[in-house]
Amino acid sequence: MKAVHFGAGNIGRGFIGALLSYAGYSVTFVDVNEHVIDALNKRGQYTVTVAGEKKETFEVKNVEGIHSVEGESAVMTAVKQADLVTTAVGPNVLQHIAPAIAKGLSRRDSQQKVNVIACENAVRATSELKKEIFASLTPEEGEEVEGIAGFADAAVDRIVPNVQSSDVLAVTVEPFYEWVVEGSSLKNSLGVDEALVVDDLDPYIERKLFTVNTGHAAAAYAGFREGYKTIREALVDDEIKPLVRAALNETKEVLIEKYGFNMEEQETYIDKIITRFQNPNIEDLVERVGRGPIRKLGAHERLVKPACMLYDIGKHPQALPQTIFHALHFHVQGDEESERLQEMIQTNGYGPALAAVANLEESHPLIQQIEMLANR
Ligand SMILES: NC(=O)c1ccc[n+]([C@@H]2O[C@H](COP(=O)([O-])OP(=O)(O)OC[C@H]3O[C@@H](n4cnc5c(N)ncnc54)[C@H](O)[C@@H]3O)[C@@H](O)[C@H]2O)c1
Ligand SMILES: O=P(O)(O)OC[C@@H](O)[C@@H](O)[C@H](O)[C@H](O)CO
Repeated sequence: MKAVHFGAGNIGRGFIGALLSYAGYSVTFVDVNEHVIDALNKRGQYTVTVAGEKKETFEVKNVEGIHSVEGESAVMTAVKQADLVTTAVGPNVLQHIAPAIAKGLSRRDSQQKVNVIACENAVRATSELKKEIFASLTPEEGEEVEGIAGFADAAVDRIVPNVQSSDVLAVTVEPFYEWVVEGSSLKNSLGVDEALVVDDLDPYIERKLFTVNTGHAAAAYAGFREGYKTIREALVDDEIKPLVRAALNETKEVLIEKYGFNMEEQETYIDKIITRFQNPNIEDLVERVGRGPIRKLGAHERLVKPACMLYDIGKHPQALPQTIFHALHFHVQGDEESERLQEMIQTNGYGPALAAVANLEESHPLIQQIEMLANR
């Protein structure tokens, strides 16, 4: 079985690539980072460190790389021959890789089926990728591709921090992992025992995004403002850990209301996630977890969406708006979104800047609450 995976970064190497290789796939990584691609081709394998109570390492074998720009025709050939195409490049990059995937898919043998799965932190990222792919195809090509390619949405959960190492391929992961894939869209069997194949992804992806990622963001943005370097350090703070829990109690209400999750189960899920954030064997920087604040403050994202859902049912969230206000202070040199956000705030103020990135009217109660926090 052949897989092509776009994005040989943390989650690409540390989770999806490793899982696929273990399941028997040969994995071709496609990335813009030539150092990573050269190292993959030179060594054909890399080491993953699992940071549990005991550190364990294992080798991921049967891997190679293609540079996405220089190797454009090789990318097309790899996609043409693949049984599975996966991505972990970041939701905003999907539009840039879609044309290459489209070219490869449209040149396939019409009998040979393929699955395409975007493993990004976003609701229905594969569906977004599919739209971008089809925008590059003629109607005839689109019809052919529809017949052979299964576009399955997925939720992906494993904390994979940035590691400082002289080995460009080294990656450290937490022991926990979960890959949930919507089965109804698959065109053939995935062949990965560790994947949880479900009928309806919505409850899984929203529960993951609005618990793991909301809690993570709450710790990162409050931690950044207090000058902490890592998520674990932030969670030692007397005010930050209660804020994270309060934010997760607010999203818990939304999840129970929308999906009927059991209260106790959700509380156990929250406890487990906070324990994962505090893993003493992982050094996860607030800068990584807070990266891309404009994306994270989007209307369908981990902070604004659950807050708006609460207002919609007549509730008045406090911890989510507080976290959103912290997010509006996130400013890291080199994080282009954080720099752009600060410029918007300087020009227009907190409320209008949030209204613009979250696509809300300035009269929305969330914007009013942010204005109140700003004027305190
Ligand atoms: N790290 C985690 O803990 C984690 C966990 C779950 C989900 N995710 C999601 O996985 C995705 C990737 O996150 P990550 O942490 O691995 O980020 P990362 O920055 O470590 O990896 C992204 C990779 O994509 C590559 N890339 C960028 N543009 C590209 C292009 N045009 N073509 C090919 N490759 C390109 C980058 O060079 C990089 O190697 C994101 O959507 C993230 O939300 C991350
Ligand atoms: O990847 P992002 O930028 O959407 O979010 C940062 C972290 O919250 C995220 O990478 C988590 O580590 C991951 O989602 C855990 O499964």
